Amino acid sequence: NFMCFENFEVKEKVIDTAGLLGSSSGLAVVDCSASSETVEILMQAIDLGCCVVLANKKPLTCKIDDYEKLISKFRHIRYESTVGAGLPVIASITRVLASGDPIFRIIGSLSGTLGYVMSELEDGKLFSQVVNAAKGLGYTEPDPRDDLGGMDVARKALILARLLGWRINLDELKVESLYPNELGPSSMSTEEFLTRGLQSLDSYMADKVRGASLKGNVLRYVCVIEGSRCHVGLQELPKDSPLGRLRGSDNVIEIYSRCYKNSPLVIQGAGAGNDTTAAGVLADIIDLQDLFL
Ligand SMILES: NC(=O)C1=CN([C@@H]2O[C@H](COP(=O)(O)OP(=O)(O)OC[C@H]3O[C@@H](n4cnc5c(N)ncnc54)[C@H](OP(=O)(O)O)[C@@H]3O)[C@@H](O)[C@H]2O)C=CC1
Ligand SMILES: N[C@@H](CC=O)C(=O)O
Repeated sequence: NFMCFENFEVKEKVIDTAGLLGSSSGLAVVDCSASSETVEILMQAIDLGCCVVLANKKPLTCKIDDYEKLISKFRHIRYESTVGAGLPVIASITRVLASGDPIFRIIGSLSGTLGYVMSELEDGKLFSQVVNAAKGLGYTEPDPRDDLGGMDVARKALILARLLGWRINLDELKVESLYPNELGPSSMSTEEFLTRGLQSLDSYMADKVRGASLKGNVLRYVCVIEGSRCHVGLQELPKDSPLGRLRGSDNVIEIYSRCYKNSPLVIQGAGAGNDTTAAGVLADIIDLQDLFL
């Protein structure tokens, strides 16, 4: 992991070590931060022969030209934990594509935080209470507004769309936020948002959940990648649909391709949390060993 990589001396140390050990030992640089500033140092590390493992989504959601540079040595970079934490989402999609089977639709619930929050709201709990609980359980981003604003899901959607070969940028995605601008990072700190800002949304969210429930529906934050559309937002879905049945921090992703046309390939399970995320990172590191046998 990096230790404050904005610091010039630390950057130099990482690059020196990468230069010394990169090509001879297959040194893996692991980025488990939530920073968008690491992309340059990761590209340098790869150029010096290192491998890169990411739990951090942000380097993969930089501008398309930098993204293409970052993944140009695609066998040297692994990022399974960026989507669905330890669930084998990237690996499965990569295998389907490698077999020549074109994927034409992906739909899923890809936020452990929003899945947990929505299912807890159905049980009558307060929005502010369940968002704070999700943070305590290790599901949220360091600033939970990344989750509630839809940007964390949008990043995952972009990572998947780019894996399918789409040359798009984050600002081309349609993203629905669950909080208004007045509660954004330019108006208040994360702490203020958690203690004060969130409470102002309690009754609005309770009404939304109640409105859906009266129609036999539940709310789920959904990601759709299809045709030329890639969008993420809240949807009202039947309680007994695959997405509607999700509980807690579970993610579900349905992948439609020529082989999985009528009955999609479905991946479901815990999609957030320290254990499963760390397991995904570890599996990536171990997987990279094959390059050096
Ligand atoms: N939690 C989860 O379920 C999942 C998380 N991820 C991803 O993993 C990453 C980490 O998430 P998570 O562990 O939950 O978050 P945490 O806040 O627990 O950890 C983030 C870590 O990164 C460090 N960090 C952040 N910015 C910098 C920086 N500029 N320089 C050095 N260190 C920095 C923080 O240090 P400090 O505390 O000192 O600020 C902290 O140790 C995120 O990118 C997240 O999207 C991916 C899948 C699932
Ligand atoms: N904050 C994310 C963590 C995993 O990417 C989530 O809630 O899904």
